[in-house]
Amino acid sequence: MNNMQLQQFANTDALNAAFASQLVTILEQAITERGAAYLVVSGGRTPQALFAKLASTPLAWDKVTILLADDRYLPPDAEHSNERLVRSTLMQNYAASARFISLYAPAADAYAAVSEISARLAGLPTFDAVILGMGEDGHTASLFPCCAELKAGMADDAPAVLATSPTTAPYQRITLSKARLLQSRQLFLHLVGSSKLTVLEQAQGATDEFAMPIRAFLHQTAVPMAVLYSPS
Ligand SMILES: O=C1O[C@H](COP(=O)(O)O)[C@@H](O)[C@H](O)[C@H]1O
Repeated sequence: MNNMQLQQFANTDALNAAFASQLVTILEQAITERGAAYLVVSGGRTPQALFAKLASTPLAWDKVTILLADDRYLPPDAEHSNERLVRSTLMQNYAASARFISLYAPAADAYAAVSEISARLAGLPTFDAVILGMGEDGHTASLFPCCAELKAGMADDAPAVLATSPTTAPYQRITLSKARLLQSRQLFLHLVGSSKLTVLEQAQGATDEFAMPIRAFLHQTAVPMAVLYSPS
């Protein structure tokens, strides 16, 4: 048994409208109840149109803190930086006043940057919403099946932040651990494309979370999880 709910949409316009509405409801409720809201987003191609939709939505964005579930260890102006994507698509228009916590710090490599980045996240409360993506190998955030750091990143007592080096994807990564991502009130998994639905079905059909790290989120029961999917 898990508490995963699948929401299917005809296309990304319908998905993004519904998704933005659900997120805004959660963020408004957090601001009303606690005076601030904490939103964790993922990078990659999938969320780009959602980010534009959110940016055009009125909200007390100055009370919202945004951070990434993971990033490539690249300067924030690099083409493949998730931070660059978030700053140029999500933190625009109404959302320009949101606070952003970067997962980048200049250092010799991602491993050497972890302590400075961890300090930025220390003391953050439970996240109000975490939006995960999923790769076709079942990775989520930068918890890749292939990376040597996977066991550490999936441990219940893992630190909030760690560096990983996937062998099947470019760049060293900075990622939140499974344990820190699960410290949230609501999880979302954002999937576009029929191949991602096939991967979701594979993930649901077995339990080895080291083979497909997304399983750790799909099969847990502590945090409600909504999967929002559209074929294109
Ligand atoms: O490497 C990554 O990939 C996943 C999925 O990306 P997409 O382009 O297929 O949407 C993403 O969730 C993660 O943040 C990113 O670092």
